[in-house]
Amino acid sequence: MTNAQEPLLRVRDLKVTFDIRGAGAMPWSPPRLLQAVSGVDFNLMPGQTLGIVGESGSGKSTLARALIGLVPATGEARWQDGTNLIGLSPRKMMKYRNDIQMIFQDPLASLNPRMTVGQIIAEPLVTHHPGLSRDEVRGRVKEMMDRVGLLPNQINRYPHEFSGGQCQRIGIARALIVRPKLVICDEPVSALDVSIQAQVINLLAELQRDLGLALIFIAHDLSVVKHISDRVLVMYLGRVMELAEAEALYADPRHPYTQALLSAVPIPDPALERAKRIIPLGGELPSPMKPPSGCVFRTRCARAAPICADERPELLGVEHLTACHFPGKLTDEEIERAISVA
Ligand SMILES: Nc1ncnc2c1ncn2[C@@H]1O[C@H](COP(=O)(O)OP(=O)(O)OP(=O)(O)O)[C@@H](O)[C@H]1O
Repeated sequence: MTNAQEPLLRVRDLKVTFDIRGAGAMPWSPPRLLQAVSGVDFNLMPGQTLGIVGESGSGKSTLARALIGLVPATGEARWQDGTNLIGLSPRKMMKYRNDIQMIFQDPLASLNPRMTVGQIIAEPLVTHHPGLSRDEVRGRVKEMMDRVGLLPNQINRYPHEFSGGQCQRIGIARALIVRPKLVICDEPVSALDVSIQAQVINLLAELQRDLGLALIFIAHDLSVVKHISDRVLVMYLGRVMELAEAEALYADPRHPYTQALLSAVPIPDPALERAKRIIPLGGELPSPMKPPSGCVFRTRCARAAPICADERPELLGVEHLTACHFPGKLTDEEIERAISVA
C-alpha cells in the first residue's frame, strides 16, 4: 500500500542536454550542447496536481518527456516503488508506461487518423492488458467515453469528425482507460478556443478528484494552472525559479520572474485590471546554449545586482522555495525602472 506521505515521484537534479550538431556534421566535429533542463528538483505526492509554467523554451515539455523516457536525461525521477525512471531501458519503462500516461497539446495530431475513436481509446488497454476479452475492452471503452462526455454512438467515428475539444476528450479517455497513477498533461488546452479551455480543465479536475490521480499540468500561462494546481513550479531557461503551494504562489510571488508572469494575467475586476502595472520582461530569452552566468534570469530581472552575475542562487525554502538572491515583492521604483528600460 502507498504511504500517503511518500511521494509518488521524487525528481532530483534532472538534466537534459541535446547535441544540436546539424545533420551534415562530421562525427569528429565538436558537439554543440544545449541544456534544455538544468537540474530540476521536485516531489509529487499521490493525487496531487503540480502545475508547471514558464515561457516557451523554458524546458517544460522536455522535462515531461524525460520523465517517461522519450528523451535521454540524467539525474533521478524516482517512482514510489524506488525505481529511478531515468535511464530505464524501453522494455523496463513499459511497466511504468501504464501508470504514467501523457496528454499532448495538439489533440487532433496526437490521434491516429486511420483508427476509430473506439480503437484509439482501447489501444493502451490492449497493449498493457493483453489478457482482457473483447467484451471487457469494449465495456471499459464505453465507460471511459461516458466519463469524458462522449456519446456511445461516436465509438466508430474517426478523429477528423470531431472538434478540438472533443479530440482532447478522446485523448483524455485514452490516457485514463488504463487507470494510471499519474497523467502528464503537456499544454492540453493551449490549442483550444478559450471557451472550450475551461470545459477541458474542469473535466480533468473532476476526473483527477474522482480517480485520485496525480497530474503534472504544463502551461505557458499562470492563469491556466491556477485553479487546478495544488503546487506550482515556475521554470525559466531550464531551471526552477519558484515552487510553492498554488495559493501561496499567487498571493505572495517571491521571484521577480513569477511576479512578471503574474502581472500579465488579466484580473476579472475591470477597476483592478486598469490600476495594475504589468512588469515587462525586457529583452529576449537568452539562448540555452549560452545561458547567463550566475542567475539565468538576471539579464531580464528588475532587481539584478552584481552578485546575480557571479553566483547561481540555490532553490531555498521549505514549503515555498525560491531561487533568487533577493526574493520578495518588487518595489514601485524597481517596477518603474523595468518599465522605463523595456
Ligand atoms: N529534440 C530536441 N533537440 C534539440 N533541442 C531541443 C529539442 N527539444 C527541445 N529542444 C530545445 O530545448 C529547449 C526547451 O524546449 P521545450 O520544448 O522543452 O520548452 P517548453 O518550455 O516546453 O516550450 P513550449 O512551451 O514552446 O513547448 C528549447 O531551446 C528547445 O529549442
